[in-house]
Amino acid sequence: MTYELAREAFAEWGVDTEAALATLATIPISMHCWQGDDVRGFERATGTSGGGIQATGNHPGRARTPEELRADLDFAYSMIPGKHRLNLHAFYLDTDETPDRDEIAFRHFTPWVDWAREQDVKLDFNPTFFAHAKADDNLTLSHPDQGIRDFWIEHGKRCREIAAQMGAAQGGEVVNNIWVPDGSKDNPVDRMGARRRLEASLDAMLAPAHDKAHLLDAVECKLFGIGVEAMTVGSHEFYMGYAIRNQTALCLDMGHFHPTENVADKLTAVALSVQDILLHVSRPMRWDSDHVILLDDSIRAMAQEIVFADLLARTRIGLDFFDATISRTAAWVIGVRNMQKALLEALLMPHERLRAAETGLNFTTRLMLTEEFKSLPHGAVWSEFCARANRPTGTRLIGALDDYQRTVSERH
Ligand SMILES: C[C@H](O)[C@H](O)[C@@H](O)C(=O)CO
Ligand SMILES: [Mn+2]
Repeated sequence: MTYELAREAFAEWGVDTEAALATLATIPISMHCWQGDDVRGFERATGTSGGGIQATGNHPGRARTPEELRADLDFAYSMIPGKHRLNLHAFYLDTDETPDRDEIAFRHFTPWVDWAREQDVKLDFNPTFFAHAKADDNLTLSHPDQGIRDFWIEHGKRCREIAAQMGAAQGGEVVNNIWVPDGSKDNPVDRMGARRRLEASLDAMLAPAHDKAHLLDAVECKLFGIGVEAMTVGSHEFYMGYAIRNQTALCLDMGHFHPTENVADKLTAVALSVQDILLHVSRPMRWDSDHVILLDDSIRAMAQEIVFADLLARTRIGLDFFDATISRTAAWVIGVRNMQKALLEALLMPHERLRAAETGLNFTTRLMLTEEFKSLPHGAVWSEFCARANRPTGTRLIGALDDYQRTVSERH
């Protein structure tokens, strides 16, 4: 179907496709660097990610250097309509120096800052509290050893400085997301002690003031990870309270809850108490498996909540998945485009009509509307969005993804 016919089909329901396209063009997605190299980073250390997170698979083409990762990112962005962000982890530093985590500084990231400026991509940042000898106990900021806690507090402080400087360099906010793997494999007897230590370490880390226009701190909870099945110190309740008490952003990772929980439902519930929300959009298949996100009901529900609750300005949308069994560049492209498609579908819904049906307790109409809308030609509107941004769809997209994968598949 052509865009013109689609536009008319939506207009019959009072939906303005041009307004939806204009809004979609303003929504940046923060694409996570760690999909490109299976969460290994560039510290020249051997070993895997640790902290209970693990990419599985051995598809050819993993980026081995910052240059390769940037080339892969350039390609991925060239397949995605709109202007987006890059979510960079601290252990992706790009330098000839070999600083430890408590020694990193802005200068170790200048190639990324320069690249971001050239590509007109905005950066977000994350301290890396895993894949390090001082995290081998699966304890960092809550470690009983004060020396280890101090090491990680210093890492966190330095990351906040780096993020704030990135924000100043790019003339806007950088989200600095704090996730620590801390937890216990078997039932602990002193949960309170661990949580008090985590709180005190976070307080110390977050004490230095930075310009809010350049730095937004976020905290990310988790239910469990491999190796910390009995307790995660930074649970949802812990960080929900922490974010409210300290006015940080709260990160909701869709893989970090009980598998049957509806993470989209949490958005409005937490939005009453926290100002800023960060999403890690992910696909947990039975557990926090971080599969590439599909255009499925969970992603649609999330997009719908953001749009219907008018939370676009307060919600930063980041992605968090890593699949090493498929083309890593294709994984990015598929994931970001699926998030955009879900947002577009939400923007193309007849909001007022649906709200009126609900407020009038007319649940039959509400159900009729949501189900009829599934048959409207969203695909034609999406294709128009891609065409206006000079981005391919369908077989042209698949051809481009395959061609690029062929160019990187010789990497070992
Ligand atoms: C690499 C990320 O920081 C990590 O995936 C974190 O966000 C997470 O979700 C851990 O399970
Ligand atoms: Mn996450």
